[in-house]
Amino acid sequence: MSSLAIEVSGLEKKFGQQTVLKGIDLAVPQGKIVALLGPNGAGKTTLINILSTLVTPDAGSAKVAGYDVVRSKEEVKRSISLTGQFAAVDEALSSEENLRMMGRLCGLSCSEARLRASELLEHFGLTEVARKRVKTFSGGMRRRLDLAVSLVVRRPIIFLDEPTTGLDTRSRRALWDIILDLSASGVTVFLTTQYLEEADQLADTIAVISGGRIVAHGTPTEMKARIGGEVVELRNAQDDVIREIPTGGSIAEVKDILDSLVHSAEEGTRISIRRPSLDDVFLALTATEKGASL
Ligand SMILES: Nc1ncnc2c1ncn2[C@@H]1O[C@H](COP(=O)(O)OP(=O)(O)OP(=O)(O)O)[C@@H](O)[C@H]1O
Repeated sequence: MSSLAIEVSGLEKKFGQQTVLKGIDLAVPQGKIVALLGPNGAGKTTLINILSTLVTPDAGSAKVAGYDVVRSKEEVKRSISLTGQFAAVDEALSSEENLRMMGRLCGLSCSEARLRASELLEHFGLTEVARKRVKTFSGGMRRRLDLAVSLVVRRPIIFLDEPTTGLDTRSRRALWDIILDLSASGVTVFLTTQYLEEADQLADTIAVISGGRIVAHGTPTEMKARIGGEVVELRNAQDDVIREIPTGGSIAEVKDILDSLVHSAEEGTRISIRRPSLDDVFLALTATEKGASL
């Protein structure tokens, strides 16, 4: 494998008259976590589907683990794990049975499959519920199982399509720990998310897709630096944010804003000055897309 786990160049995809991807360029080094952010319908799942060989691109090229996703589908499939938004596990079976079944499907012997299932149940905190039917699981337990099932066979690259959508904060954090562990063990993680905080916490780099193109790619810190300096935040007496004023970050500019607020702000208004957040970056980068929302 080259030092790049994923290499995408000029990738295009149309569905009927709709051009979803208009020339995607992206490079992901081995062992890193990259988060793909974009408004609903921006093409995140389409890109994951192309990289995991489920959808064929119309133009451009993509290599995963050094293999071309069109010409070397089997090699790509053997190099990746994929956990989709709606991963397939059999709800009538227990988590242990699902894991053992997947192990057997992936070519493990009976005893290897049993051993791998018990390792994964332990690692994902599911040992106590190993014999319960999956249909009785909470959303968090179910997501952990989805991820465990996709890791039965160890692969160097894992694609996670919105791995924590709909989970509560505790379950989300538990999954983050697992994803960080995977990365620490050398696995490359390519994930899509609707949660900017998730990208901020997990990702080595963030790529923002908008209008069919990658409009920005960099570390969370670089992304925040792109949109400039501190934001002056105004809160009312109930501590609700009532206004956010972006600044260039210079003392003079912040002073001018504060001076003007001395006269115009309502009684009881409090101010704070904060670094720009990824929300600010995301909104600035995708602002041109009418109707787009996270
Ligand atoms: N198989 C398909 N046939 C026709 N149109 C499709 C197909 N797959 C995706 N699309 C369209 O392509 C666009 C991008 O969809 P995609 O699911 O890749 O976006 P997304 O960024 O993952 O969105 P979300 O955040 O809502 O999951 C959408 O307008 C969708 O309707």
